[in-house]
Amino acid sequence: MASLEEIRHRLQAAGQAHLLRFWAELDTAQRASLLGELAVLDAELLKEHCRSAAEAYAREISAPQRLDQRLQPVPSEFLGSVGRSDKETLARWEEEGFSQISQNKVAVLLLAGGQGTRLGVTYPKGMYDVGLPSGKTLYEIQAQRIRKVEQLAGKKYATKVTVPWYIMTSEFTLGPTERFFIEHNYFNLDKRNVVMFEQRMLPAVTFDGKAILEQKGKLALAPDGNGGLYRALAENKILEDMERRGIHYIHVYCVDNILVKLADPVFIGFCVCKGADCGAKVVEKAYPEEPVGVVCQVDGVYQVVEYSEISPEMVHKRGPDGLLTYNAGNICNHFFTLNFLKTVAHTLEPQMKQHVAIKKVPFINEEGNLVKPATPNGIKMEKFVFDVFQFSKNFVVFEVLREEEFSPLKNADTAEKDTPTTTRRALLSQHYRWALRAGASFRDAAGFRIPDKPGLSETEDLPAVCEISPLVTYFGENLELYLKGKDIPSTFILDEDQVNALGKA
Ligand SMILES: CC(=O)N[C@H]1[C@@H](OP(=O)(O)OP(=O)(O)OC[C@H]2O[C@@H](n3ccc(=O)[nH]c3=O)[C@H](O)[C@@H]2O)O[C@H](CO)[C@@H](O)[C@@H]1O
Repeated sequence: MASLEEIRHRLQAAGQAHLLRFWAELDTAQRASLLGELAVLDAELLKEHCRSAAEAYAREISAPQRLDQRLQPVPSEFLGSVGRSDKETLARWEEEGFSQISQNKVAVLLLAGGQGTRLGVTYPKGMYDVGLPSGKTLYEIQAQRIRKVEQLAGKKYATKVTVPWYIMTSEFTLGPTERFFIEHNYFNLDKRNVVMFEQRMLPAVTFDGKAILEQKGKLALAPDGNGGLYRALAENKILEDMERRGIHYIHVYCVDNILVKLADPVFIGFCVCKGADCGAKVVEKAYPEEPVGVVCQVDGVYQVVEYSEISPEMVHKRGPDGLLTYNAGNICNHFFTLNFLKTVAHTLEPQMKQHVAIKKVPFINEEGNLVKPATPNGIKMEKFVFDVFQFSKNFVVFEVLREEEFSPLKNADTAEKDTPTTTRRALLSQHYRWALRAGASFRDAAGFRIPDKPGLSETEDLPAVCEISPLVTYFGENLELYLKGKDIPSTFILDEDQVNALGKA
């Protein structure tokens, strides 16, 4: 590791000498830890990072960008849709997806480096239990969906199937995520097929371009955004690991959507059939102002545009069919070929846009006291995972049904939307619909039949509580085998044990 003198010299050259201001007060362990943090920061890059953060901030406050004149919606020939496709087409895409999965060519990649600040927990979001009857966490649900899709593909093609699970973590989430997986025996997945790696951390910077100390011997660091993925894939040799396993297609997704279909055969099949190198799953926006990014074209190039970047007129604009013109809500579910990821990670990544987040960053002041600022004082720079759409040679968009595939956990229960309550309800109402469709009927505690309500509105109470394990069904298939003509109590958990019991009844 570089010596103190070398590092002091480098920091001076980068205009960041203040980072060693409290050196004399640090004990041996604190000194070693600070030197460790500073040693991995290249001085030139640090200088450049601080300069561009300050510049980007100045641009942001002087002229917020409006993209109105440069926007175009996704052309219909590049837009596939579950809702608007016939059964045969959907079956063909699904078959293609299963075929690729059965050849062990498909991997899933979870973005799990975020801090879950809005949810207000100190541990990784994937460890959250939204209060399902089974008590399953998001990680457990995801692991079981992987096992199920492997089983389904394996059964169809009479072969042994592996869908490797790559998990991108950050300094905040790696340790607890690893421990959680070990404690839960990797949810019965083969641990050799669960590959965790870490994204980089970047210093938070003041408005005049100085890296911030959050303790006398510690920089304020934050993960470099979910677009840090591409750098992390190269730095951690993940692309080589994929290559070695014969992976061709990667389904990348974010941690908090309780309805996520891992390695979704329909989505994979659609993208493969279209010859896409890059694809995005979207849902119709629920209402014009919904705070989701929208997939569209800017100056002819695909990108996700945030709600704040377009005017209210554009947000509300509708086509002749009455639908919102900019309607393709990004749900952070992406398809990439391995070749595309290689090109991005090895060549194009430096061209990705840097986004500026202006935050309240606790800091150590001149006198050495910790200050928790009441107003924003710092800049965090992030890259976004979708900012690679511009590099795609054949980009496609796939629209799915929100009630079946998208219910994210973003906020604590004090908020109205995207909370533990709304995600739990979304999953349980899906399972209730599946159970009715399979021919089950529900009884209350006194044994009375509960009337069926197949078309529930978002606010109505669920008539019955039914949770179905992903190990029993991936997306509602084959449930007639266990539920047709059955009277089941509310609350009911259909898991593998229950399936055996019903089978024997
Ligand atoms: C940049 C991005 O993708 N934005 C999308 C994200 O917004 P949103 O603002 O919800 O994005 P989050 O900050 O929650 O991050 C999404 C995912 O990226 C992970 N993460 C985040 C930061 C980081 O440094 N490392 C990391 O791995 C998180 O753990 C999470 O799994 O999901 C919404 C739908 O739910 C979409 O409408 C947004 O367009």
